[in-house]
Amino acid sequence: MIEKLADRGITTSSGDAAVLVPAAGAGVRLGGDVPKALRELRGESLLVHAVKRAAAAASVRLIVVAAPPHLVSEVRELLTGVDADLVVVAGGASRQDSVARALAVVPEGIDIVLVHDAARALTPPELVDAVASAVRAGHGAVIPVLPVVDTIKRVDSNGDVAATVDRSELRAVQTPQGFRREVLVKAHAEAGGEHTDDAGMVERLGLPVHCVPGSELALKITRPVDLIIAEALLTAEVAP
Ligand SMILES: Nc1ccn([C@@H]2O[C@H](COP(=O)(O)OP(=O)(O)OP(=O)(O)O)[C@@H](O)[C@H]2O)c(=O)n1
Ligand SMILES: C[C@](O)(CO)[C@H](O)COP(=O)(O)O
Repeated sequence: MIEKLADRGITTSSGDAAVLVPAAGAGVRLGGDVPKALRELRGESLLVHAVKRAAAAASVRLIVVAAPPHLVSEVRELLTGVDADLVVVAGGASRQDSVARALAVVPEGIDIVLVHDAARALTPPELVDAVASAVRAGHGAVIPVLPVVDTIKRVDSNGDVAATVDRSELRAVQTPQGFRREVLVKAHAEAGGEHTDDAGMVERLGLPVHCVPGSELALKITRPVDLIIAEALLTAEVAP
């Protein structure tokens, strides 16, 4: 595990990617006694599941985890067995903050940066590589998306339907989201405001964001039912 990048002089080759893993959230919607990234699925934390799968992607050179600030040492310990170059930093008060803190330690020489929720624990390495490849192919910002399967309505503050939205134009957005490093750095420096994903910050700057097909296995474990679904996917050996 790499503790201090500046002291280590990591060697990189063109096309290598770093994956930033924001994992500092509380997991209020999931509940439980520990932050969500440390909740277990089949005896392993969601964070270890996510990091192992990201590390298995051929394009990944470095993983930076943003941990809950009071648990940085515990998270380092938890990740000791993962075969990857890894850095753990203290996360921030929001996801965006946690990503910014992780981005700040990515060494020069890594031109592609992916941002990937620890909560998307079962994301296949192939999706990580597909996003990195699309960035390598020339897109400044790339997001994996799925079609929306429910009918979507806009509802007003009284609970009344204001409109039915044309879902053919809608997509559910996942992670990893991939960026040319300079695009992500600029977005974090200049977009302002709070955003629920990194691509939103790039959009705010008026820059293009390209979509690639997502994966149902990259579901975000958010509510208790999602943990049950993830367990079932592992049992059925559908997830890697
Ligand atoms: N201050 C924060 C908040 C969120 N995250 C991370 O961002 C990812 C996506 O967030 P989400 O799934 O919404 O997690 P939580 O914020 O923990 O969930 P909740 O809103 O239910 O508390 C998670 O891996 C989470 O750990 C983070 O690194 N730092
Ligand atoms: C980044 C993300 O996973 C893309 O769908 C999502 O926006 C995170 O949202 P949350 O507000 O942290 O749940």
